[in-house]
Amino acid sequence: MRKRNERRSSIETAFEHLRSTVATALGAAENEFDRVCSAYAQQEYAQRIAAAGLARAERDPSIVGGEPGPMFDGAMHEARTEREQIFTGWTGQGPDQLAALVAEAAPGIAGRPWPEWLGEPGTADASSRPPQLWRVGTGHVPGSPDPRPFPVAVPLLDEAHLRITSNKQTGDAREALVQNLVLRVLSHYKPGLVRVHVWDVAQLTGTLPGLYPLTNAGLLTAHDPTRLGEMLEELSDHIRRIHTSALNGGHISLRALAEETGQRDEPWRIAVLFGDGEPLREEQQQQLQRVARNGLACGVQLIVADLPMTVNSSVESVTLRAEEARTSMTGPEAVVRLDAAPSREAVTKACSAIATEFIARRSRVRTFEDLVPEPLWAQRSASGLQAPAGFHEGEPVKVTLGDASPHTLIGGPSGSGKTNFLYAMLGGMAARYSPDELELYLLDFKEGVSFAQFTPGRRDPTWLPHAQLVGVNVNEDREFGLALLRFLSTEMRRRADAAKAHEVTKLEELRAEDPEGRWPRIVAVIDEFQYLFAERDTVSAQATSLLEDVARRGRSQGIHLVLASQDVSGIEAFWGKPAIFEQFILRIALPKARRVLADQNEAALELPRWHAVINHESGVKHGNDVARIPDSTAKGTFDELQRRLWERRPENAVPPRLFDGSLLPALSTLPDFTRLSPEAAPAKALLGQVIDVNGTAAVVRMDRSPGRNIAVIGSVRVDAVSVLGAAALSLARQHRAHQVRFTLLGLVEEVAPDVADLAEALVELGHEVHVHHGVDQAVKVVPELAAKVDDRAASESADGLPEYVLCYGVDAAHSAMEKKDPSTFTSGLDQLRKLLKQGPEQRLHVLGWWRSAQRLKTTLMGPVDEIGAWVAFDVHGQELSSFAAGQLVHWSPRARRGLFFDRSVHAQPEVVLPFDLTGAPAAARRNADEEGAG
Ligand SMILES: Nc1ncnc2c1ncn2[C@@H]1O[C@H](COP(=O)(O)OP(=O)(O)OP(=O)(O)O)[C@@H](O)[C@H]1O
Repeated sequence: MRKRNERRSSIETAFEHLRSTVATALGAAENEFDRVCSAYAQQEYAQRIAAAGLARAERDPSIVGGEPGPMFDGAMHEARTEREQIFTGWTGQGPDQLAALVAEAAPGIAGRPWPEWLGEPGTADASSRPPQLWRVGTGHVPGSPDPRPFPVAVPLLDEAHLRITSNKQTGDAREALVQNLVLRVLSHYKPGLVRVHVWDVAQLTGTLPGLYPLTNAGLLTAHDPTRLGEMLEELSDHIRRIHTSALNGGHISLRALAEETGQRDEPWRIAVLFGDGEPLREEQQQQLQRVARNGLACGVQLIVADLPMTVNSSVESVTLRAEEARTSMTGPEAVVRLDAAPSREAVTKACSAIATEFIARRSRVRTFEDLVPEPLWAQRSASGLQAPAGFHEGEPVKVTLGDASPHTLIGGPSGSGKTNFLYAMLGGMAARYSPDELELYLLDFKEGVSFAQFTPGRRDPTWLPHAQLVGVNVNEDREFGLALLRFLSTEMRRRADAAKAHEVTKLEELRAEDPEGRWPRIVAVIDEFQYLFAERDTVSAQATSLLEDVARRGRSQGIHLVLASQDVSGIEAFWGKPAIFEQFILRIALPKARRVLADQNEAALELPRWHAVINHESGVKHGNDVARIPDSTAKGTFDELQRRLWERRPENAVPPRLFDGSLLPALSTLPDFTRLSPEAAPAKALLGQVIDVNGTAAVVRMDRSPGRNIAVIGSVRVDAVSVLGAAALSLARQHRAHQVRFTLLGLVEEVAPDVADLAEALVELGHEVHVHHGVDQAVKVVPELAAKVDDRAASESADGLPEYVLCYGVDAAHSAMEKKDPSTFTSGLDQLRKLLKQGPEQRLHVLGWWRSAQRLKTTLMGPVDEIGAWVAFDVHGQELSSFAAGQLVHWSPRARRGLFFDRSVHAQPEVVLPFDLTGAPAAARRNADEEGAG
């Protein structure tokens, strides 16, 4: 029994133990279950809080089904902790930082509340960088632990387009937003620098009514709802035009242009499109996308409301909901309260003020002074030249010479203002680019001296530092045009070689690779250039091929042609050679100009006086820019600018060379003459000046070799004595005193004073001079000289001094010299021929004047080799061919111009001007004295 009791007791104990163990386990499970339930409930709350937003849950816990208790509190606590973590960096400083950022990026009118500025027309220039942001309202982040407000702004002008999405309830807010933004921009800039286009699918007028006063001034255009295409076409045209004009120099955008050059005066165009949520037709959609894509670079800003479209350029968006807005700038979390709009009256008043100011600005007469920038010489010409030449509605209209429009053709009848236009254009450029950036070569084929003012004059000693060469009165000297084109062609090659050496192809790249090099752009102006092609002759032919070369290849080497003419229609070189004409992309037509613009473009016919059509698109209609050209030739205009530029000319600047066809070049000041000094071997005779860009002397080297004699052929005394005198004086300068001998034979009476003057000058230079007058003397002297040749040939001991025999009117002695000496059977002419033939090798040279080509032939009687060089004046080309190696010589004589040929250097004869010898003896003496003193 006892045993049984014991067993029972142990079983009961075991059960008890089991029961208690199970109870413990069950209790633990229940606790765990409760814990899991709580965690679950807290998670559930957390999820709902996350979905509804902590701020809302805090405001109204019932939204998330929240009941007071640890689970809800726990979830809220966790959400708050998490929020705090997320907002670290924002809390306490975020709103302030944003406010500071907006204050900086949206300065002044771009960011300040409208009561502070509305009604005051703006003052900012287009060239100043636009504000990066423009304020639209105030934002806050409802869910943040720091819900302080901050300003909200969007980027506009050059930065991004703006897309607005609204619904029926928010239509007014949409207009208010657009109006506020447009007003900010309009009021920031000087009136006129912002143009607004409005298109509303739903209404013709009534949209943005407060802005309507801008319409009369042309600052706002309301487009017909059915004509969106036209508006987009207008904007596209504008973009195209900006590319071919302002951006013609290779800049990618107006902003880049402004940053590099400090210049921007194209107005911005804000196009506002109000849609109704329906997409546009495919064609218009594409048009709009093109404008969106290319507009920002050209100052075209889109504000597109409720038009579904994909935009492939930078765009920000504002979405309007009942009371609030969201923007792409601030993200979906931030709520934006848009700024309130000013009253309709206030807007109307402000817009009237802008319009009035603009009309006043537009109608103010712009003068030459307005073409001149401050500061002067601030622009670089690496990518092109650009300057205003006139004004349209008070705003500058520019001309561009760059890679895209390398050359220009200017046309207009006599008196229409071509010269004035050139002054305006050159003034604008010379004021912007320093002489290291721009060089000018100016040639005027018109009778008159229109470019002479660029060179120092007696009354006005100033000159234009950019001008290298000025040619006036050259209508008779078409070769001067050739010389200029040849110079340009050579320069072009030099530049191309330099570019090649730097492994680049064009000037802009060369300048980048060789920043220390001096590579100015060259503008060559030829006024009345049709003269160059006036005859069907070799000059025209050569001019045509040179022009073709320069026009085609000058583009990339920074060489720009500006050709002006009163009648372009007759110029075969142009019409016969479209390849040349096509290079002249910039066309300037003055009133009534014919054929300068494209055939269908008759804008020039309707032009008022003192206006010009400036067209950078080869003259097609849509490239027309009409400008009024200010008077740029009156006193106090260009001359005043020239004085300012002259005063700041570089130290080493030299005045431009002036070639005046109505004057003869002065030997006394010619660098080739003043540079001559003794002991330069062989001595060189200067006979005249060739027609080239440098004003080089026509030179004959007096070597000790056969044929080194010089003939002057022609009947005119002044020309002959000039050539022989210049030759003698220049040779005299190259020998020390007593180291040369001159024999002067005056065979015709009329030269006696010239011979006497020359003799005196040579004596004063310390040289031995023998003067003989009359035929009788010649008959005696020539055989003596011939004998001297023999002596020198035979004997080493002869003095061997160089000796120049100047014989004036050789042919006058023909008959007297024909007589043969009965003892030797030789005549005076034979002796003369011997002198010519053998003299040069014995340093005896003849410089003779024959009064006709035929008479020279008579003297020589046979081969003409003894005359190695000649200058012919009033002699026709065909008479000269035997002296020019038998080739055809094209030459019609003209007053005071000679034809020069040196068989040792020339392929063809070239035109020379005889020298004016006034002052040359004195100059030679001065130099000799300096030598002596030295
Ligand atoms: N924009 C202007 N404003 C005022 N006067 C002007 C203007 N343009 C030209 N003139 C005046 O008109 C006259 C003729 O002008 P300009 O010499 O420039 O014409 P052009 O076409 O070069 O004529 P031509 O070929 O006969 O020389 C000049 O007296 C000039 O002062």
